[in-house]
Amino acid sequence: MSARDGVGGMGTLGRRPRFENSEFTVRIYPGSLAEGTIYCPISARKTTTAAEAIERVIERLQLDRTRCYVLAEVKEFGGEEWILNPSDCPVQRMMLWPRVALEHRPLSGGEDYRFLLRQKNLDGSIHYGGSLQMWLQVTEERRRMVERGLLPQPEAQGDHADLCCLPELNERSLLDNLRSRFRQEKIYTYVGSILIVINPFKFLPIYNPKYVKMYDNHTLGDLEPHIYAVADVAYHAMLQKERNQCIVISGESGSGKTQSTNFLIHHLTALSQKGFASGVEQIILGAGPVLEVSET
Ligand SMILES: Nc1ncnc2c1ncn2[C@@H]1O[C@H](COP(=O)(O)OP(=O)(O)OP(=O)(O)O)[C@@H](O)[C@H]1O
Repeated sequence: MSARDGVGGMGTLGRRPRFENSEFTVRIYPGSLAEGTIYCPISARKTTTAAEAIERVIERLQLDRTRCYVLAEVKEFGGEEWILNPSDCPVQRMMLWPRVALEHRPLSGGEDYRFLLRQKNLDGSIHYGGSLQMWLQVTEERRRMVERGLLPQPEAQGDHADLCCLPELNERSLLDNLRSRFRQEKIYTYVGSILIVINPFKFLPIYNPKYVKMYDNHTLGDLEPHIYAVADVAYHAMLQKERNQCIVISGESGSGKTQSTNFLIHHLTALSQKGFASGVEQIILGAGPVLEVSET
């Protein structure tokens, strides 16, 4: 983003009242919606809405007007995408970004602040473009080939996604299996329908919308163990049986219970809203600290 009315560089962004009438350049990345275009710069004011910004991108890139588009904000590479409401103002979101991001300088630790243009499907879900569709297809195809014996079982790599499948069950084989998986950044392992999580204490790019979609409506154990799979099973069991479901999270202090709860809630709200942005997730997460205080 850059101010274009001579107000100054990024260093003056803190003085907000002066920017009421300023024009900013917002970069919007269309991805596969406009092959060959890395980003589309558009002019916007503090009060320009996402709907108006999208309209300008459609105009500039001559996109198909019969489709419905949304803006998504990302803050880290491969991370979660926050869908903006049509009335949200992208410039106001950008004012919360760190200065280096506004100056388009490289960020550290996987951070990557930008706006993506996404297509919304008729059912309200977000269309993630050909690459994801293809990736899901390949994953599904590989699973079928493994089932038919045309490809080796993943266990051939030396670890078991479910400890119940260990050929020899003792403390050593169990810990070796968990260690071997953890070294491959596979922090989740099943024991039947129980999920073991080993806290990685670092960001892993396995909680983005691609994963939400991948684990949607799958039987537990079909795919690589994941907290989203547990949330998904509970969600669909609730719909089918029309009964409350309960997920018990236990572990010692600092093991990642709060973080896991956040991932569960994220997946559940994503499933129930199918890509619609809403404050429900934030409201539920906001209740967490209050509940924790009343527990202690
Ligand atoms: N899945 C994860 N991926 C990355 N980091 C994680 C994950 N789970 C936990 N962490 C890291 O571990 C830290 C501690 O996790 P968390 O606060 O969830 O633990 P807790 O079990 O709720 O602790 P307490 O019982 O003391 O409240 C987090 O701040 C985060 O940095």
